[in-house]
Amino acid sequence: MIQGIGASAGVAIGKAFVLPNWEWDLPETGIDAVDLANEFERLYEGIRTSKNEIEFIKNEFRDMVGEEESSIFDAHLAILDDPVFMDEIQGVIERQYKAAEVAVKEAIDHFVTMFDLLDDEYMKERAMDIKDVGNRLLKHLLGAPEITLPADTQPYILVAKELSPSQLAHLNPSHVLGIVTMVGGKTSHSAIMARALGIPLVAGLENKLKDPIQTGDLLVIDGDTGALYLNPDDALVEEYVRIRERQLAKKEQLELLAAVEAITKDGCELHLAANISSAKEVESALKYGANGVGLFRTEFLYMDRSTFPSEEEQFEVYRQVAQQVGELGAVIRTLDIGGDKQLDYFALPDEDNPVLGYRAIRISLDRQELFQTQLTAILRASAFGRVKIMYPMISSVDEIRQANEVLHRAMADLDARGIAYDKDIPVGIMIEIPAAVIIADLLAEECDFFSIGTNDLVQYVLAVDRMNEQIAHMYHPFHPAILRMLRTTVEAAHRAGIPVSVCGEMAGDERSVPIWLELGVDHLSMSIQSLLKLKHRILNTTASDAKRTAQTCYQLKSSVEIERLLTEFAEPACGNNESVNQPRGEKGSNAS
Ligand SMILES: C=C(OP(=O)(O)O)C(=O)O
Repeated sequence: MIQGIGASAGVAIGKAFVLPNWEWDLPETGIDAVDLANEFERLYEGIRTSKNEIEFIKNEFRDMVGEEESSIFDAHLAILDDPVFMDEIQGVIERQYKAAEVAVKEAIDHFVTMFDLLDDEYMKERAMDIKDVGNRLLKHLLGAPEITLPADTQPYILVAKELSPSQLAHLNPSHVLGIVTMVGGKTSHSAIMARALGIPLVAGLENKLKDPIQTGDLLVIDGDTGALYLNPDDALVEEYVRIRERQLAKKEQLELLAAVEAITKDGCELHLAANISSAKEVESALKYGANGVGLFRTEFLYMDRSTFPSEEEQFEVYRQVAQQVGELGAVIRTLDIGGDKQLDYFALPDEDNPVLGYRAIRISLDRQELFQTQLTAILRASAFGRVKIMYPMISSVDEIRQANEVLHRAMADLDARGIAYDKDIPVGIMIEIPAAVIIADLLAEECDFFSIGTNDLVQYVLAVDRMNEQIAHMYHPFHPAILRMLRTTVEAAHRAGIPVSVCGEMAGDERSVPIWLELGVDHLSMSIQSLLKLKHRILNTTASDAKRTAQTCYQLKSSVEIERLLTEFAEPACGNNESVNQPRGEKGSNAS
């Protein structure tokens, strides 16, 4: 057994197909000063072609796994626009009279070496992105063919030194049983993509193999534990066949839970909804048993294009969502750009602190014509299914009032045009800024519901940038301050008689279930992948025990202690008689 890093769960058993490394024959001769313009033109043409290709791959991948995972390719497009990367390439051409492909290769090597030297996993992974984009550019400059994967052979386990997101996007999941890479870890873009595709991945095997894996070798890999077996004996293969069968059976049983309500052993129900970023995702959300859409992140509608979407374009998308969810309902959040979400065509200012800057509702209230267009489109969709409007990043009562003024203008406009909409459309707000928690009682009087955005709330309460890997260990959803903020918000909402949901990552974390039960939150909205696992956890939980555990958490002083207690509660060490297939609480039952 060779121990690697389990980067995407599941067992795979099959023959290896070893992917050759990207190797380039670079021109050895330099260029003349007179060729400079030509060399730059070749470089720019290569960049244009590479960008088109990345856009194409991104769209294909988005259709396969959804909007969020495909945004990995935005990072690739950004590299081709990065002035530092481009200056490095242009500098080598201009000052050293080297051919464009040589300059690109030197720039790749320069940045990859620089990032690799940093003792930082995150930067090493970003080096992989630079290599991926750089190799694509090189391929176009050299007119080299793409390294392709066998499509017509038996399914195989793909083995590569490293696998770029572009290569992964081209994989046919029905041909690839699993993936083994020598470098990389859990946080690489390739690992994120493998998880989205449901392909087991063991990474980080460099220097651990005595002999390199050859095409045709028999492999067993375990993406949960990171184990790899090279040409194992029959007994081990049989054992892993059984493990794989058990995993598949568990997955199938989990899928049966789609039609079951999320009710604890002692009859407490939690309503689970889905977070989506495109209309296409509604189908799988409903397939996995979501009680509607608890958060539609509309910003993705504004990305991948060169102008703002028109009222008609937006209406078409919101209408599709509304019609599909019907009475289950969809919460449509108005535009939440800025911070880590940028629009190329909307020149957002360079800011010292973008996450504290011009973003979300602040932009909407500044650019009211854009905001009114979006609200009009959402209102029109409300005639086709139960729709709610949600404003992001609210920090004051005035912001709600100003946003509602724009909403009323949109309503008046629709009245004048004789277009139908839900005149009692519920209007809620995200609670994600500490000030909003502190004045939750005042805000609750101004709106119809709260949704707690724990991703941003944790960032703002703890002053820990949620995108910064270097301080990721400080990003603690189970910090006592967060638990207190959650309680303040839920109590304020309930005192005012309005429902409260949670829609950040924390909602779908199995360890949080005791907290939600104890606080009595009304809805949880989460990524589609989390729905069934969370439901399984709820079905196997006794609410009275969970509530006692949560109360103990509220007595503890340290995030580590709280997290440990919640983890122990979610994963009892032994003697657990959890069953996957719970017949209780079928939809339509009266359990409460
Ligand atoms: C759901 C949230 O919003 P975002 O889209 O910023 O993750 C959140 O902040 O928890």
